[in-house]
Amino acid sequence: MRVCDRVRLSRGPFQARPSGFRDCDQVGWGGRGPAWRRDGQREGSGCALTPGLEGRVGSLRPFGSGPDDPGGGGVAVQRGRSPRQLRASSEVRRASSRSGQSCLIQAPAVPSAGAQTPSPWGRRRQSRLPGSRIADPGIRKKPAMDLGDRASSSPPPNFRRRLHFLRKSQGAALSAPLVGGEVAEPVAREDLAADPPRESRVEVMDDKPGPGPVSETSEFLFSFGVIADIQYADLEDGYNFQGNRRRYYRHSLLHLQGAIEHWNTEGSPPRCVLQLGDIIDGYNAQYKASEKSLELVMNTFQMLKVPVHHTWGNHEFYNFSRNYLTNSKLNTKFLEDQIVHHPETVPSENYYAYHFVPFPQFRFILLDAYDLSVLGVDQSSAKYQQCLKILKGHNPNSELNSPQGLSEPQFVQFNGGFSQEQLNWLNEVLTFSDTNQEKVVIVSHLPIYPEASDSVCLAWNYRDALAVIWSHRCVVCFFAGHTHDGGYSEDPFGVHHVNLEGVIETAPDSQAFGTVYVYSDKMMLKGRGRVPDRIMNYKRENAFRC
Ligand SMILES: Nc1ccn([C@@H]2O[C@H](COP(=O)(O)OP(=O)(O)OC[C@H](O)CO)[C@@H](O)[C@H]2O)c(=O)n1
Repeated sequence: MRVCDRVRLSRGPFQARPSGFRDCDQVGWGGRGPAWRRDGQREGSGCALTPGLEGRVGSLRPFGSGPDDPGGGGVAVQRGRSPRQLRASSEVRRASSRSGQSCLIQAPAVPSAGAQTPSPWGRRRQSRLPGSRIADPGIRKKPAMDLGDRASSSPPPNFRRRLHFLRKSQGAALSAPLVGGEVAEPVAREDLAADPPRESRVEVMDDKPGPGPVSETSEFLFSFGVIADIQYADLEDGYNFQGNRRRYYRHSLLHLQGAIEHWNTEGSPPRCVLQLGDIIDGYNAQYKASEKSLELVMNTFQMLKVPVHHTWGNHEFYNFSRNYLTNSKLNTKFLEDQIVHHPETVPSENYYAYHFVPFPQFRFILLDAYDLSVLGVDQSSAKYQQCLKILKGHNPNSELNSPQGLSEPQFVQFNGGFSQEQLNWLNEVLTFSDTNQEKVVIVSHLPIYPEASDSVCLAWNYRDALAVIWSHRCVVCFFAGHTHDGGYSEDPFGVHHVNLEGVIETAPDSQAFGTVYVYSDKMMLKGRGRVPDRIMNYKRENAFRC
């Protein structure tokens, strides 16, 4: 076997963005997964990807479903792509080598979510805490619902929960340092509400260091709002499962109102707002308040003067079935933009995903991270059985919400994954965007990049989503929620991963939302309250130089 042009980065710490990719037909990565040889065989272990599906990228068997697939993790892409796909995509994906032989390249290893150390998630609270007595300036006072194990007026032990990305000891682990995270330089203060950062101006932020001057060549184009994990419930304050983060169930609606008022009064209104999922808390279901709470939050969103795109998270499925959501106001697929003469870019009805163009040459893609999930699915359905098999294949715990002892801690019941069908569709849309030199923003409830998250709060098959995204040059950033603590990292291909701080765990005297100002050469997230500012430059071209 001859393996040519391999950039092997998977067995050691990440050192630098790879360069010199040449003549290759495959992109894969390390992690614990295998590399592809040119004879189509894998070396290494744990790959979930299947080569050779015509016209498909990143074709995979469901995790652990194949006889030779221990469900370990690493993924490789992508044999058998159509000529059109190959033409339209970046140089790194050219089909044939100069020598006429296909050859292998291995992209930067994906940081693994796996942890060899015990997970703090294993800590269950031992005792039930007393009911809350905290006065909340929320919508109204009402006897609290019984929050059971999670409600408390007593502050929990103040231990840190923030899970850092944990390195694996056996080769998989790479731990790419945070290459991005360009938190802006401190500058003077000024309220941006009246006017976005314009070119050639020293801009100032209202509540934290801002992104600083915008260059002469940087042209402001448009903006959009982002908000995550509102998780409203008409409940007294409580705590998260670990008992270390306070949850402000009622106040979350006031936070939303504040965000909407802000967006409505921006001098240059945002084109749209992206709601990143978990709009109401699962406790609503327990108290049969799901519809009422959703109505209250949706009525609040009615005040917004621009369109809102709703993503679905785990708490949507605690409250509603997928069928209900499809027919609800949380389905904003009617806002999609279709691409004429490109039927391959039309999403299937089997998942909740679509794309739209808020501004010429900028395409936004909303993904369904619970496309593969045991949540919201009829337990008698084949899909439920399939998803349960995947989950149990990676999580032997009797409590499927517990990541205790898992090498892939993201395989918990409150996470989900992307079907191959959805990933194929994503690949088609990104292929179109590459061809048409569009910039792409992707949103999903679940994060997909471990460096920007903790090791648990990731999509089951986050590697597969990354494989597709990394095989295109058009993606600028990926917005997600779910983690509540927030996070950011720029991956080795220059994609900015932003996990937004959750509204639900934001104290009444703070805020948690942001506005992204889009320029000709960058996007600038102006965070409010505990959401940090970020500068996200477009620099993907460099990552694909062959
Ligand atoms: N180890 C765990 C963790 C959670 N659960 C249960 O799973 C459900 C979802 O948990 P919850 O914390 O409410 O989920 P969020 O989406 O709000 O937050 C995600 C991350 O936690 C943020 O850091 C719920 O029923 C929990 O009780 C569990 O059983 N075991």
